[in-house]
Amino acid sequence: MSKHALLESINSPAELRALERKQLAQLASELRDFLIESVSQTGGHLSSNLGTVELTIALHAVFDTPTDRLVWDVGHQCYPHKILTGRRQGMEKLRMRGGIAGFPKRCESEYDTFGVGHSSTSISAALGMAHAARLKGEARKVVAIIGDGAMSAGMAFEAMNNAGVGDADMLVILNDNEMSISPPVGALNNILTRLTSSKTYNAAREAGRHMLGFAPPLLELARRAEEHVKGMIAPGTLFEEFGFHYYGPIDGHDLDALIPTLENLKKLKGPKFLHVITKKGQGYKLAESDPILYHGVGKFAACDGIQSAKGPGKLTYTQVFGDWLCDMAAADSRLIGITPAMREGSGMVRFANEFADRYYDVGIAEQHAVTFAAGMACEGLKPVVAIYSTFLQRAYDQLIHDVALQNLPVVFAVDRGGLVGADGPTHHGTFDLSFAACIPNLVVMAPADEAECRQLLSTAFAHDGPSLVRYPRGAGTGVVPSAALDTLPLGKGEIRRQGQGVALLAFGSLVAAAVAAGDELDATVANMRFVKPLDVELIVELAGNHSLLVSIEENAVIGGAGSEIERVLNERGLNVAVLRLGLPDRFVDHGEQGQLLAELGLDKDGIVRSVRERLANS
Ligand SMILES: Cc1ncc(C[n+]2csc(CCOP(=O)(O)OP(=O)(O)O)c2C)c(N)n1
Ligand SMILES: CC(=O)[C@@H](O)[C@H](O)COP(=O)(O)O
Ligand SMILES: [Mg+2]
Repeated sequence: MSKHALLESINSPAELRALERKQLAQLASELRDFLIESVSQTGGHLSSNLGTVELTIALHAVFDTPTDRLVWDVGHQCYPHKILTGRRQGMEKLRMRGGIAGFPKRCESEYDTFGVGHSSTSISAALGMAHAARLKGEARKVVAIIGDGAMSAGMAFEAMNNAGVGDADMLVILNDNEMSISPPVGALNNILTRLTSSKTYNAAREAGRHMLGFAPPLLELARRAEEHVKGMIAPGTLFEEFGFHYYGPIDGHDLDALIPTLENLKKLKGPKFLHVITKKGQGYKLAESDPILYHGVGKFAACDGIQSAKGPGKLTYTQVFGDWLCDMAAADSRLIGITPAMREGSGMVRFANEFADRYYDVGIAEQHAVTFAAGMACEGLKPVVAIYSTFLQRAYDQLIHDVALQNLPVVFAVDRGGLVGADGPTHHGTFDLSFAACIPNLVVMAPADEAECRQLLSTAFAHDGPSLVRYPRGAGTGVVPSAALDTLPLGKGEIRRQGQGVALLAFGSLVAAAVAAGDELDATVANMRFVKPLDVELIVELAGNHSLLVSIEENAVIGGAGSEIERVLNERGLNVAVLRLGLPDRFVDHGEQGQLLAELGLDKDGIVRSVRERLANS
């Protein structure tokens, strides 16, 4: 008999709700075991999912999903939810091309009520659903499940501020595991720690254990749970001040606490807030002891855990940035390093250790990170904001209004530029060249390889105004950067290959593919380096001695670098044929980076094919 026999009998929450209560502990055990096994084979997010096993079972046991709505925040912790809602088999192709997504996705399942991936949206979306139900006269419950990290973002407070004054019937569950990806930061964390370590919680845990020592009839249990919960109200909590009825904290791994509590809260009207305490990595010792390492994992052997890479592989762009940041900080005491809760992902662990007094993790607060940097720049410091392209979208007005408009010397080290792969459309950095190129004063750079990445970061740091360097997830060509902090001339590209007839004008991560295509086409290849200011002199020169210019960028074609090339040619009345290659006007699904680029014709063969088709049709 399969070791997951009970789990394998559950293909919908209705089937879960048909189980006897005493079977749910077994279900949790099998689900956790299956999770570890499955994610170790596919990679993905692990420690946060291990923390939501019991919570997810309790939610689907108590609420009539999908009629009642569950809105997950970030959604990286939704694998138990996906497994219990008919996608257990789908987990073998998790985040792979054609497989299920790593985050809730409306088109994937009726149980995925809201598409997420960027944090702190769940309370807003759930509030919208709650008001919609009220306005439409539909009797449904709406629950937002948000982590303590995600709770630190301003959008969560915007939503609470709005929810707290209305009579919307919604439940916010704070999944507090005292972790973001890194250890949590900020005053909210201190508030939560006080709530968690208060006598209230510890007494409740004791009472909970005592109360449930025997198994009284369910109704008695529910009554006592209500008393139990009510007795735990910690008056004056932050959430009460926002107009929510605060309950908890309760043990988020104890089904005998979760289920009666949720049953009771389900009956109460208005905005409610339940604080549950979970452990990130729960039930897998390796993840419990290192929830950061097991936050996002590649494939690994579950019995041995993640093994450190053997020998030095190619440097990733992230590592190039991290090394440059430390070297530049050593050379210039004005440098400040700022991250919105992505210390590990942005390569800042070493900087945080070696330059602790100049390192700021501001929490999941991209808007604040940018304007915080602007304030520092006003005072003569040189802040470097390390931020994923996709998360910079969250701070677009701050980039324009607080930094560029005032022409402040802030460096944006924009990682994950272009297609990121498994995380898919919520995380692809496909718009930054478009949304940055139109901003006055902002210098926009895209290095061709790791060595140039270091040089352009130094160029950005030396620039007396706002600048942005965007580079892709993962490793590049393997070129080893020098140890120098030399810069490159602003707005100057270079010819990488001299050919004839066709000129390929490539930006950043696609220069290597362009050179390979140029070899096959005998085309000229330019590494443009700067999207703004463009190397106009080079463009005019190439237009003068080639019949076709081809722009190539791992960015949306609309409004991208290619559009800028066409604008420059048009303004000068240069009528040379232009072909623009880049990402299409649609969201690109998840899959392996190289596979996606090939499908989109942005690898060597795709570029050759597009050029030949254009020449054949001209
Ligand atoms: C706007 C935004 N910024 C950053 C991230 C990256 N990110 C993903 S999960 C995470 C930490 C979330 O912490 P928490 O909400 O406590 O969830 P946990 O991982 O602890 O379950 C961060 C910073 C994101 N998804 N969205
Ligand atoms: C869920 C989330 O937003 C992060 O964990 C993100 O998946 C990290 O991406 P990288 O793996 O590219 O660092
Ligand atoms: Mg957390």
